[in-house]
Amino acid sequence: MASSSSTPLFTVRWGIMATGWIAETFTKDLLTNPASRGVDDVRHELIAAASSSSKQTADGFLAKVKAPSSAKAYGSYHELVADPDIDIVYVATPHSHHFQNAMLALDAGKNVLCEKSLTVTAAQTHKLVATARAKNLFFMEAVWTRYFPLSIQVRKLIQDGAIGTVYRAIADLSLGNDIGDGNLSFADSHRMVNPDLAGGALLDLGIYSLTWVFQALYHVQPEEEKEAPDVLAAVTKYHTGADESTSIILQFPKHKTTGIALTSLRIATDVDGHNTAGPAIRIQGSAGEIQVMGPAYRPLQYRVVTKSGGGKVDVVDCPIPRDDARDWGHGMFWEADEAARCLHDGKRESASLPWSESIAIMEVMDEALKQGGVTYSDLITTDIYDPQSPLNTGKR
Ligand SMILES: NC(=O)C1=CN([C@@H]2O[C@H](COP(=O)(O)OP(=O)(O)OC[C@H]3O[C@@H](n4cnc5c(N)ncnc54)[C@H](OP(=O)(O)O)[C@@H]3O)[C@@H](O)[C@H]2O)C=CC1
Ligand SMILES: O=C1OC[C@@H](O)[C@H](O)[C@H]1O
Repeated sequence: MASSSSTPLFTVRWGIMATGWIAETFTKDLLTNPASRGVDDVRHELIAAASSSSKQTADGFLAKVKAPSSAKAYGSYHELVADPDIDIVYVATPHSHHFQNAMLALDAGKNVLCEKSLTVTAAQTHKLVATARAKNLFFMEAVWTRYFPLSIQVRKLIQDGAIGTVYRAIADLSLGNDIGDGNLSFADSHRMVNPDLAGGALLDLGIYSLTWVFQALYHVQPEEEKEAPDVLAAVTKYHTGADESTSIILQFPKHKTTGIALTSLRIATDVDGHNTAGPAIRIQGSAGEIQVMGPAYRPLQYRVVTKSGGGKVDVVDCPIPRDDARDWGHGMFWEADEAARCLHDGKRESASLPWSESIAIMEVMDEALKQGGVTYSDLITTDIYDPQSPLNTGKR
């Protein structure tokens, strides 16, 4: 990690693993000026990007994100993790690949920021956490919403008792991809519904609903009072075998609290795209309610309604800052800033999403998928690391 007297900001040097949609979105955020979001303690440097298919693909990616000319293109993930100039690797492959790819990076001594869902199984998450711990490396799940100022404000309101004792949280992230003939709009090979890529509503979208339930009912508890919930799931499978809709009731018995996490690829949370149906998230307490307007992955507004408010609703807008010079700003830079601060402070995990919480959430998803009879192949569910796995070499 570079920090010098001529460069007052702490600089983190990134390697990007994969060249798809989210790799592009994240990298563009990484390249924005931190000052455009009021950040003056950390900055990010793009060292390299790697494609599992070819160096040319990585070259094309660097051109698309308008990377500095110093950025290197690699035609394999192995080359990326071997680059001594890289401090941290951002894993942006499909869910199926996360375990092997993150292990590849950790094994090479790299810190890791890994896209959601962190893994396909909870056992894989346990293994990654144990590896990061043993190797004294930073490791964080890239559920970007966690690191939004909006989420931090909502967690603080709950902890400060703004809505009294919280008893219930209801969260929905559903996309209406029904095309009317029984099918969804995704090709069966698409990562959203393809079991070979660990597709399905829960791992892709339900993770956000669970994130909100956990932020409201679990994260805010004192460490010694955190408890794993009981889980009851209703799962509807798509013809590919992946789940198209999953609804989960979570009960935290000690606290007498209930979470409801909903997700679907068939029907939408927001039917007309204008939040007409109301908030995507409702956090209900003895003295009021916090309502977060969707989409649950990129919320821009929350409302606080209190019993004592006499009908007054506090509406708080939290727009995503843009870097005008690059004409960009999506909101993924906040998770990158969090990773950078953790590295600066020598922390191995983020307090916004500790390892134990990623594990607790993966255990809920494991259980829900088990109850729904959703299964994935051995190749993508094994928790045995194989550097030569096709998931690492790209030899499909
Ligand atoms: N935080 C967020 O808002 C979002 C997060 N995501 C998460 O990001 C991850 C990637 O999603 P997304 O970018 O939409 O996916 P894409 O399909 O657009 O990209 C995935 C990339 O992974 C690499 N890859 C390696 N092996 C395979 C394979 N067998 N099949 C397909 N791709 C492969 C490819 O890059 P190459 O071959 O060049 O290495 C590909 O471009 C997922 O975990 C998803 O949940 C996705 C969207 C939004
Ligand atoms: O993480 C995500 O958020 C946005 C969705 O459109 C996408 O499918 C998902 O992967």
